[in-house]
Amino acid sequence: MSEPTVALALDELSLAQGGRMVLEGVSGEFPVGSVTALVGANGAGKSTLLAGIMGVLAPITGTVHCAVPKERRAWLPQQLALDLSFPMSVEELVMTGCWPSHGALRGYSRAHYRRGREIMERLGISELAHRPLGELSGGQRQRALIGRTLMQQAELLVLDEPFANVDSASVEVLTEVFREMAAQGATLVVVLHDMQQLAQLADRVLVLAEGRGEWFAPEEIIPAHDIHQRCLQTAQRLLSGARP
Ligand SMILES: Nc1ncnc2c1ncn2[C@@H]1O[C@H](COP(=O)(O)OP(=O)(O)OP(=O)(O)O)[C@@H](O)[C@H]1O
Repeated sequence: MSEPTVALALDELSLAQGGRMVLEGVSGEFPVGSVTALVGANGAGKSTLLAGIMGVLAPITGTVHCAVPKERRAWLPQQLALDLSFPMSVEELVMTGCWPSHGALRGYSRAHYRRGREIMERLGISELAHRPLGELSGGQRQRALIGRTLMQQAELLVLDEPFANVDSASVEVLTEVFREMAAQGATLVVVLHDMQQLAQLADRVLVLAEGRGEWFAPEEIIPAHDIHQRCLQTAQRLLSGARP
């Protein structure tokens, strides 16, 4: 049997929150190995769509079809939604990435630990291996959380504002790691607000506005010249519902 070329497909998906429709009739395909930026104003429904994609919010109408097995799907919510005060070290967190496929109660093998060390090395957090999560900066915490998804060998990675409260060095490392993951066949859906980060990371853009979803190529919303000013203007126009 041939490998699927589409990791995720939405067909006329409608989602509600608290009894109110948030998104109506959103459709589109997310090819294997693609990075989709999810863009929209506050309250446009980005987190709602991610919850729908991950199956924790049931559709009102329409369908979500995901070709990636459950144990290879990872969802990184907004940092604010995470309680990282429990006593766990960076290494312990990274190693929990084994749980979905290996089980939480079985011990880790030497090969698991070796992989965990390689991942921490790649993310530049080896020195922090034994540091409790509660003592990390925003960028360090985000690197550790991404380490967990690498350990999991995630094939679908859904990220809600992964660069919020993250220092520029961490943004650079994480952008490279995300691109590497995509090159190796992972499919990423990333909520982004910064157009420069979008330009560096995304292959395609799904804009949510007025409850609808519309697809764009990054170059449609990121003109090559005068990037900061033009991006902002174009994004604002898109979000107000007008085509470029
Ligand atoms: N648990 C909930 N109960 C009721 N309404 C909710 C709930 N969660 C979200 N909403 C509402 O659904 C709408 C979409 O919210 P959502 O969090 O998906 O937006 P967003 O685009 O992710 O926003 P932001 O950029 O601020 O994170 C908003 O009007 C929000 O108030």
